[in-house]
Amino acid sequence: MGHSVPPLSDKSLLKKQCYVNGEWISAKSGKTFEVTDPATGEVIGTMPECDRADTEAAITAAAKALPSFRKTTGRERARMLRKWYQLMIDNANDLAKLITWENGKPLADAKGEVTYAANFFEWFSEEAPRVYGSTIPASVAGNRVFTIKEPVGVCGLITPWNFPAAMITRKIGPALAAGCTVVAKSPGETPFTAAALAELAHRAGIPKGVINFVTALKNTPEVGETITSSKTVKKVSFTGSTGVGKLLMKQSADTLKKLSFELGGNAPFIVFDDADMETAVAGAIASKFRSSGQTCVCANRIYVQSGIYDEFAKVFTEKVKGFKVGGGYDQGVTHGPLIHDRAVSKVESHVEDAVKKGGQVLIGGQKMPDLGSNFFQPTVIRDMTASMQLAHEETFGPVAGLFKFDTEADVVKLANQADVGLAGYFFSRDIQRVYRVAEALEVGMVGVNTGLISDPAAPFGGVKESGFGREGSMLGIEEYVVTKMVTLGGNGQPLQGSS
Ligand SMILES: NC(=O)c1ccc[n+]([C@@H]2O[C@H](COP(=O)([O-])OP(=O)(O)OC[C@H]3O[C@@H](n4cnc5c(N)ncnc54)[C@H](O)[C@@H]3O)[C@@H](O)[C@H]2O)c1
Ligand SMILES: O=CCCC(=O)O
Repeated sequence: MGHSVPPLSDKSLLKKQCYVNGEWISAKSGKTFEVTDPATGEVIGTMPECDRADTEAAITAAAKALPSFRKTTGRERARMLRKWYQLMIDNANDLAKLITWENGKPLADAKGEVTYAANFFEWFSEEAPRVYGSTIPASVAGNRVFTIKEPVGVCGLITPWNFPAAMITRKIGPALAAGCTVVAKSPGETPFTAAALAELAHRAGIPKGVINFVTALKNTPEVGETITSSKTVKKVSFTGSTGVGKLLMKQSADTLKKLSFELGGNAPFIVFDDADMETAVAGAIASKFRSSGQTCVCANRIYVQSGIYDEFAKVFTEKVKGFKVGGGYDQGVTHGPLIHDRAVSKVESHVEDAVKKGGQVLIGGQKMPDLGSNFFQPTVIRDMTASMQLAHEETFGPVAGLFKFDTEADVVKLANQADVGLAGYFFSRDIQRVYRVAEALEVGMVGVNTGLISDPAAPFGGVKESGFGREGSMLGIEEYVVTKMVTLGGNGQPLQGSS
């Protein structure tokens, strides 16, 4: 197989415990779970299987740290985040090795993720000193009204495995910038990257109790329930599937928490006859096959207008032929394994269903047992129809389904038929169509003539059952503050001494 794991330059970044109240600890029960390399199936190591008691201890630590941390100035918090950012950049190679090890993505992609992730700390270090309130002209004579923005309090953060670093920094960055303290539940599949981030936070001098990481695999629902039902936790931010998002929202209802949910997508990717073919194919490759199709903003339904459908299918398939699938550390590998066997089964079932209903496989379509049990060939299927599973469900894998359409009105209707609305993409050189279609798509983010839209400066989030709240950008910090209004009465008296 030729897959060997390069050693870390700084071995102390591989932590196998939770980080709570500034200390590395095991679960009180002593239980652990195994984390495996998705490329080889080999065990990387174990992590504590935290339960309710461990999670409550982390919440208590965050609550204890809150009163002094919220009093720090924005400028002080900016310096902490900046230091953490710099430590991520300084240790980027080791962080990337950890990401590849537990997530499987090729090392070059993992390095890209580290930069992307660190940039959220840089961005929010710049936002921290700029959390402005406002002064408001009162309706009542003699009153003066102003607002201040205060940290919401202890935050519970739950993130997925597909971006083991970036999904965490995108939440912790604004939380700390706002003056909140956090309990983060790192993904069971990829806890080591999170632990390395905690180690770097420690080195950056983030005060004890401000960030706390708990880990769990089997106990994940128990940890989630403890966070969502806690009266101490005032905010939950979750990135993951729509199903789990709905559950967490129900669990949070009794304590009426502030919530942000970045949930599943089913992105339409539309190529109009007037698109530049090369740009559209490059955009589709980038959007569909990023992280082997395992991102929430990956193109899921590729709609191509009838006049260029055959040509697009041909050029797109040629590009896919150039991919090299393999272990993430291996030279020249462009695409790694899927995260686990459940992901492979879902991909397989989408392909089988499409073929059964008349889809024609142009390339791929099979598992790759010679490489390992989690590998699946990058796949292109043409003649897709609305009755197929892939049309309704996010594949979250390397399968590109090509649908043919005739008119702009038809394709917008098809695109909007999904219950979810995270990202949508289209390619066109007609400026009026650009405005028309961008406005008509029921999604939170639109890529026009590009397949890559992720940027710490741009608001990330969805509509419909893709959730609510925005991450990154000038909006990200709003999710972690509450506005307090102050009315000061008895003003408007004449100056003392005036007659
Ligand atoms: N919108 C976004 O920004 C975004 C980003 C990444 C992934 N996703 C979505 O996530 C899905 C893929 O990831 P997944 O299969 O790991 O999702 P998932 O919802 O199963 O898991 C996501 C995270 O939630 C945790 N989790 C699972 N059940 C839980 C529970 N009962 N209580 C508390 N935590 C729980 C998991 O451990 C993991 O850390 C896709 O639908 C994808 O679109 C969305
Ligand atoms: O998978 C979800 C997040 C992807 C991104 O931030 O680009």
